[in-house]
Amino acid sequence: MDYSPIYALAEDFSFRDALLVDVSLALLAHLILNRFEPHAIPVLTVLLIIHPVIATLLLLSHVSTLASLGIAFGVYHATLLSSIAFYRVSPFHPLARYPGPVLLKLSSLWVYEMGISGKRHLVIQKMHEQYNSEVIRIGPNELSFRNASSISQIMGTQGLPKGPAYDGRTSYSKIKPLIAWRDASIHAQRRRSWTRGMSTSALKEYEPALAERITQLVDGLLNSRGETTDMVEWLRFFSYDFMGDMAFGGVSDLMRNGDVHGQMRALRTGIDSAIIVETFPWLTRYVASGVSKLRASAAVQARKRLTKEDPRRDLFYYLNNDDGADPVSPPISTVTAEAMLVTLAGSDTTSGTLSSILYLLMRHPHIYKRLQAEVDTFYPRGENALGTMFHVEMSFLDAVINEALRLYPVILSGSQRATQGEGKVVDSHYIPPHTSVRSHTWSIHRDPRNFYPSPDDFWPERWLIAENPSSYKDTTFIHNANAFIPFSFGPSNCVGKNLAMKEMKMVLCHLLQQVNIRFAEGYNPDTWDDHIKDYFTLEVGQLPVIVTPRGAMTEAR
Ligand code: HEM
Repeated sequence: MDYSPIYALAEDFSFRDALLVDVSLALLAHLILNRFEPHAIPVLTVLLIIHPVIATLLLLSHVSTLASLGIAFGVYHATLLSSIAFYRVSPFHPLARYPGPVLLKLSSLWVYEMGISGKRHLVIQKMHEQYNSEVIRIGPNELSFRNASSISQIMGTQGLPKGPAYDGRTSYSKIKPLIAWRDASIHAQRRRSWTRGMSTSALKEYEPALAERITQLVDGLLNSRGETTDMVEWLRFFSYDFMGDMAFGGVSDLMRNGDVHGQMRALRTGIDSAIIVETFPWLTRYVASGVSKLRASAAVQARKRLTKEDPRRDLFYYLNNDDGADPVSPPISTVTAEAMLVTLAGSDTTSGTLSSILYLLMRHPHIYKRLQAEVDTFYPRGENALGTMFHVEMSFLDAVINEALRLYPVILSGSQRATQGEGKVVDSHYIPPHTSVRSHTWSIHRDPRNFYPSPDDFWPERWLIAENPSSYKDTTFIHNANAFIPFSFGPSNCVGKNLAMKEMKMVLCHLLQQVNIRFAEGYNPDTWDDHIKDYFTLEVGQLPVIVTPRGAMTEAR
């Protein structure tokens, strides 16, 4: 190839001029990246490769080809990175007024490092305390709020749409499940069929399948014959099996067969990759996310269900508009997109919470005994504890579940929201355009300004006192119901809340009526918190237990 025209042009540029062009192009690239956040590969190719190639050509007449390449690319990318870094920590950045660690302001790599440790919830809580600030900067472009009053302003009807993390969760696909719709009006429209599928009458129809699975769970636990067994695994298998029954009329039997088809492994991979997807959502445009395998297998199950001749009234009956409530039925692709959401949102959340509840009960034997006594009052031995009619009267059961959800909320660091083209003021704090924000659930739930005394302790009694505050004489009592958001808040809150509560109550009543559970020998309950991880959803460790039939051995300790 004849390079002479290029050499001729390059000769007009001194070495210094060529470097100036290189630096200017890098600064221009920063401006473009900052203003438009482009993700298209051709644009990124121009900004990251073509620009320094231009500078390389201008340097060719001064140094060798290799040296030109090295100098041009080195100077270009060093300038670009320094410019980005300087801007992010400088007083010119729109989030400059908010305190936070320099490394988190500098780069998402440190945000990722904080997330992958699994301890993001604790780090953010500590940072709020350290900076003594209601609002802190937890990323180059993200804020965390710890005041309860932020909740409705950020997540309520007049709040903000979902943040960019939700795009990553579906790899920017145009066909999304309910949770991933960032557009509030599409989300509201899509939520209608979910709401029908979670109505009181629909839940009543799911009860027989639920009762069958709970019986299978308890029988399976009893079959362990006093040997150590992992309660977390049992509960994961149970909730996964039941979600399949409830949503698509039965697809798995993990409790009987174990994870032979690898569904649970795929689910865990999906959950473990949540942090990378959340921190670098744009990456999922180019690389398959950890949930893609799970998504594909859920879609296959969903499609099978949709072709059934005479399906029973499961959740898909409503999502597919088989009830004819909407004038137009959604395309099959839209319905199958919900399949993975059911699996992710419905199974691990419930099993994680049930695991926390059982851990806390075993840790606090007097509370365990009190709950078992309540169960015995409403469902004495010989009565069917899978009936739901007494749930409304079981105030201690409610208190135990709420208290566990307060201490171990499944979305520990809160759901991400984001401003778009316009900023927003939340409690006199200005959030600039294109900024992600969270109300930090973990900090809010454990804040003594919201729950006092003993905000870090398992004290179900507080929920009963809250109903009748004059019964508490000891010290100051604070119970801020608005600060309790285990099912999130506003138009995107958990649509499955009533199902989850029913499921957990049925499990606990049947389990506590039928069996005694204690920590297995050698298990150190102090390690429970060490294994809690914030991988967007709550990840718990193992819970080795001994299960014995009630009456056969000692009562719950
Ligand atoms: C203890 C159990 C559960 C807890 C603590 C829980 C909590 C939550 C939370 C905090 C959110 C908001 C997530 C976000 O904004 O990113 C959510 C959303 C959701 N949950 Fe649950 N959940 C539970 C069980 C269930 C169950 C059993 C289902 C049934 C399938 C379900 C279905 C959903 C769906 C579909 C959404 C998305 C709602 C929307 O975007 O409008 N959840 N859940």
